Order: sequence, then C-alpha cells, then structure tokens
Amino acid sequence: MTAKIIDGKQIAEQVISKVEERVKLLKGQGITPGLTVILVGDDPASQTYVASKERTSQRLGMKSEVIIKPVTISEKELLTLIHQLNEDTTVDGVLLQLPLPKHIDENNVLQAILPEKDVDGFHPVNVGKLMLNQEGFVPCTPYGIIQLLDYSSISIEGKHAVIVGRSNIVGKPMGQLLLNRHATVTYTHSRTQNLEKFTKQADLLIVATGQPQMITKNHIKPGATVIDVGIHRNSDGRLSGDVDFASASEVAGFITPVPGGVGPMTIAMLMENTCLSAERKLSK
Ligand SMILES: Nc1nc(=O)c2c([nH]1)NC[C@@H]1CN(c3ccc(C(=O)N[C@@H](CCC(=O)O)C(=O)O)cc3)C=[N+]21
Repeated sequence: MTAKIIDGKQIAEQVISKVEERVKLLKGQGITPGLTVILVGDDPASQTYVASKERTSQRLGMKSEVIIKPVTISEKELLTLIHQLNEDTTVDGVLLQLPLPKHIDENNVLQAILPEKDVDGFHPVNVGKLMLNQEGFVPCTPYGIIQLLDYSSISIEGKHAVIVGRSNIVGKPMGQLLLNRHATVTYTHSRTQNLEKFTKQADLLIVATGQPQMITKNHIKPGATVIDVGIHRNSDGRLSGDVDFASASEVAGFITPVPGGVGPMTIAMLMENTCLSAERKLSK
C-alpha cells in the first residue's frame, strides 16, 4: 500500500477562506479582529513561525501586531505587558510564543492572559472547558488535526486513537478532543513499555514526541491514518517530522507530510480562534 497524503497546506487555505468571510462580516459591523503576538528573544525557528502568523493575519485584514522583547525581560515586565493587552479593547487575541527563557515561569505568565483572549487555549480555564466539552478556545495544533481528519472524511467516532507524546500543548488536548468526538483514546509516552504494541493497534496515530523519525512502518497497522506533529530542521536545511515518512507511507492509509501537514493548520486555527474571539466580543 502507498498512503494518501493529507495536504495540510490546501486544507489550511480552505479554513482561512472561511475565516476571511467572517472577518469581512465583522468589519462590516465596525470590528477588526486584532491579534498580538509576543516574542521573547531571537530564536530563529520562533521568528519564522511568528512571521508566518503575522503574514496570515495581515492577509485576512486583521489588526496584527508583533511585540519583540529581549531575552533579558523580567517576568514582572512581561506580566505588565500582558495586563496592558488584556485591557486593550482592540486586541482580541494574545499569543505568547513558546518556549520562554528559563527565568520566566511559563505557567504564571500564561495564566495572566485573559481566558477570553487566550487564542492558544493554554489558560487553565480553557483547558478545563475542553475537558468538560464546553466552549472556550481549543489549542490550535490539536484543533487543526481534527480539521485535517474532517476535511479528509476520516471518521473518528469509535476509532482507536493512539497519541504518542503527552505535552500540555499537543498530546493531552489532542486526546481530549478525540475523546469528545467519541474515539477510544490511548496515551503513550517516553516511559511506555513496548510502544509498538500500542501504536500497531491505532486506527488514528498522532505522533507528537519531538523525536526525529522515531515512528516507522513497524509501528503502524496497515491502512492506519498517521498524523505527524513533529518538525525538525536537518543538517542539510530540510524539514522532517517525528515519523519516517518514506517508511510509514508504505503501510499507512493516510499520512501528513512535514512540511505541509500539521504546521499550516496550526496557523489557520489561530486565525479562526482570533476571529471567534472578536465575534464573541460583538455578541456580548
Ligand atoms: N504560544 C505558542 N503557540 C504556538 O502555536 C506555537 C508556539 N507557541 N511555539 C512554537 C510552536 C510551533 N508552531 C508552528 C506553527 C506553524 C508551523 C508551520 O507553518 N510549519 C510549516 C513550515 C514552516 C517552515 O518552513 O519553517 C509546515 O509545517 O509546513 C510550524 C510550527 C506553533 N507553535
């Protein structure tokens, strides 16, 4: 078998076109959705992602702002900035780009962002709402993966979803979202014994470990859907994921590439969340 490739770039464009219509409607009512991204330090990968968020929000006609702070910024100064953005009625979404320098307590600053402006869905209130299947903000990467499955007509209900990786930003919310959609969910991680035993049972295999090329055809049930959340820059400058794409495509039914899979969806869902935030402001 050779897997069908799920085209994340194309699906992201479809999501973005829908958001574009909603932005137009909002603007007709005098509201321009506003996204502010805070970038601390000068990590080149973070700069690339932030630039992409800025470009896309501008293309959609949103008010887009990137605030760059030196790596030496104190936690107190960062909190002051977040408080200012919380008060600013022209800002609908505040995104604090991760990772942060070690001297800043990530949980502490993420909790300072108003839940109503937390378009990343990382605030404990939004985490709790996801767990209760209530409306809040859903983290962009797992939300984007659900869209990839829906747009590809890959069913979730009753399927066995196996998540590899248990981070707060991908693995954990991914499992919760799939559970809300009636999948049977298994979480695996770095201490899981006999990983293949679990991954081989997956109808939907979501890989978010940060370990390059760790999943091969030996981990995959024939015909399974494989979603690769990893992104690594190789020494030759090329990007690849947590899945050995060539090997995995021999047995998978559907597979996401890197680049052009999950990454563009993360950006698209950020746009949707920012638009949603502005719509909620209007209806209040
Ligand atoms: N508060 C916060 N929210 C985030 O959503 C967040 C974050 N911090 N920190 C870093 C990760 C990573 N991330 C990506 C977004 C887009 C691509 C993306 O567009 N990737 C392209 C390729 C990009 C390239 O060429 O480098 C692709 O996969 O096709 C990748 C990674 C968001 N993150």
